[in-house]
Amino acid sequence: QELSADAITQAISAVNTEAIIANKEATRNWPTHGLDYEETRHSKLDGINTENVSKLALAWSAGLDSRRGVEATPIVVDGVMYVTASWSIVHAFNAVTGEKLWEYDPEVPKDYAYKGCCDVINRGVAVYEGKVFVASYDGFLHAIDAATGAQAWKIDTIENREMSYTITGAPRVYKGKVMIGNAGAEYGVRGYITAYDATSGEQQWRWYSVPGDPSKPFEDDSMKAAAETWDPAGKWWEAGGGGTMWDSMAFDPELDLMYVGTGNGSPWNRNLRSPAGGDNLYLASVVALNPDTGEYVCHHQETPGDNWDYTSTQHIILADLEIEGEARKVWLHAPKNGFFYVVDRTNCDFISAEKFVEVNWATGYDEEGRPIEVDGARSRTEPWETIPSAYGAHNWHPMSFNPQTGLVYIPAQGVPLVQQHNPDWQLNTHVPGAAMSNLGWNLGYLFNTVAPTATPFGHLLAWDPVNQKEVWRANYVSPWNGGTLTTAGGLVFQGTADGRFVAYDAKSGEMLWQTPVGSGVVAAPSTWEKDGVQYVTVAVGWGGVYGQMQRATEKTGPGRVYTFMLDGKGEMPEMVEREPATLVAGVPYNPEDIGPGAALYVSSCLFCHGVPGVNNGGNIPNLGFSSADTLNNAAELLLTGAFVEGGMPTFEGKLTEDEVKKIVAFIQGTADAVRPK
Ligand SMILES: O=C(O)c1cc(C(=O)O)c2c(n1)C(=O)C(=O)c1cc(C(=O)O)[nH]c1-2
Ligand SMILES: [Ca+2]
Repeated sequence: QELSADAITQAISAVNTEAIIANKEATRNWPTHGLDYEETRHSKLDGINTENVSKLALAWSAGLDSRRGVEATPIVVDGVMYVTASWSIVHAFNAVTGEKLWEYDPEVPKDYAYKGCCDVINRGVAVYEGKVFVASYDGFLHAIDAATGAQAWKIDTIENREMSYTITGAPRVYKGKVMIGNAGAEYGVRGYITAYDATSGEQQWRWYSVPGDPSKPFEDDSMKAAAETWDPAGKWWEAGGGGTMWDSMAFDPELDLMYVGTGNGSPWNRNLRSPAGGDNLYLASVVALNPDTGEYVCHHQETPGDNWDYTSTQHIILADLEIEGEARKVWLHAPKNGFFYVVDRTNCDFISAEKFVEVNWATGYDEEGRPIEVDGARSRTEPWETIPSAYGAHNWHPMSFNPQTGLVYIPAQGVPLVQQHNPDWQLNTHVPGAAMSNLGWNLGYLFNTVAPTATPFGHLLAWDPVNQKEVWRANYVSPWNGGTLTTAGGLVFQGTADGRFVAYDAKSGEMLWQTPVGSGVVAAPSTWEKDGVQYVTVAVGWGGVYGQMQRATEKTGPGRVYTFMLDGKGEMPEMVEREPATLVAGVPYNPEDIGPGAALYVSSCLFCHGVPGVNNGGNIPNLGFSSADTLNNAAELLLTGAFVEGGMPTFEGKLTEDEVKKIVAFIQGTADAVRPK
């Protein structure tokens, strides 16, 4: 089934995505990140269903030329698929045959990896009236001709390039405007979201989520109100404040409101950021904005005075539910902090919140919607294991809501982590642009001073939002499983950290079908129809903040997109096993260097490479399994940028040869310590 180039051009150019999204019943496409404005990820298609899903088989698969995390939801419009991989590269395919149509490389400088916390990932594109929009890791918004892959325009969204801003999220188009936020709250930035005209690229509005320097005029009343909730003694504006809106949005055309989730504080530690306390608005909140003007309308803050990287950027779903006999327009939210929220989206009034995993920072929420914090949950000078940890009880991996079962399908998890107040933190140690080497300082916490005691877990959680309770779960071998999709065929689809793509009965949780896909999956699948045939597509490629240092399977394929159909005749690619790794041995070092080397390692290496010989290495190598040659030549390799093309920054001017020697001592010393005797 060939698509002529002319047909593609015509089809894509004619598409008014807004009309498709508004007319949901007729949607045979997957036109926007969350499928619809409400971001339900519930498809009305039922050609593939509980009765026949066992016959699901590969239609085609294609490589994405990516060795880092793939987090994109594939967008499909009229038989053309747009999917992004690492380094924000866009791939367009004939969705039925898998034929590659074009590729668009925004040419992100490889040393940009240095400015981001969580892998060089991208969550996908937006499409609108013949254009494809991608926001690149280096902070540009690109408009691409959907038919040819040629650049239409490119705009710099970053107002201060001295700071470590990046973009990982998928843009959304509401009312002819492209909406995009940014990332960087681990490094000291001030979060904002901007709207651009989808045709011209002209900036329409910008809304900041946290106040700036109080000696300057406030941008709007919401910033004035927010400033009252921060202690000026913390000089938060010099550390950025945070609140980055790096992932979720949703839109209600009837109420004419858009919703955006905000991130954590910068630094994490409120004691340092705002010593007198305060809620620090609008951190860790869901905020309703006017989509035409960007004006603040209302908000609900889930973690007042965030202290733990409890971002509320997680996927927002809009739903109409009957609660205590009353029809309510709500948003549903399962942020990092472990509570599931139901909030009235007409006015941001709190309805309910219940823990969906074990939680030790709060016991619940009062009627006003404020958490009842556990005494001593913040500002501890001794190490404390916060549950959930900064990895979140649920991270960016999208959830889905099926109105037929009334259930939300959440990729729930636990990744234990111990944190401790950093008494040496100083604001002025922040060197703009020199992000990674200051990370330990900027967070205001110390890590891994003692080992956590909780056990990591991951499961697919089917949650009843009306009664706020678990209905079923499917357990996995590891945290960090893929986003979910649910369908009118009574199914839930999810990829797993251990390299499978699985279909469940949405009602009962019974596993009905699965296939290996050769790599851990973090992204969410999409489903679509062409010429009366339903397809399911998932992009695989292990990565993200957990996947860059840990893995759950030895199967290690590069990024790949798989499309399945009933009785598909595609040939599954070969599943490649990872080479067994051995702990590095025999590199000479001075044992006295291990202590100082550990501190240097934590601030410069830990976030990507994990603990040497302990984390098993995800898509970024664990240095405890380096070759002795690499460690012996570490100074030369690190200080000359030998690995820059792979995304490893040069540490020239950031570390001295002597400091590298100390880091090597820590790596070899740790490898020796963990080697089985
Ligand atoms: O504060 C931020 O600006 C920010 C940005 C991002 C990002 O853009 O990916 C992540 C986080 N925080 C974060 O806390 C986090 O756990 C996380 C996981 C991932 C990922 O893609 O796997 N990104 C991010
Ligand atoms: Ca964060």
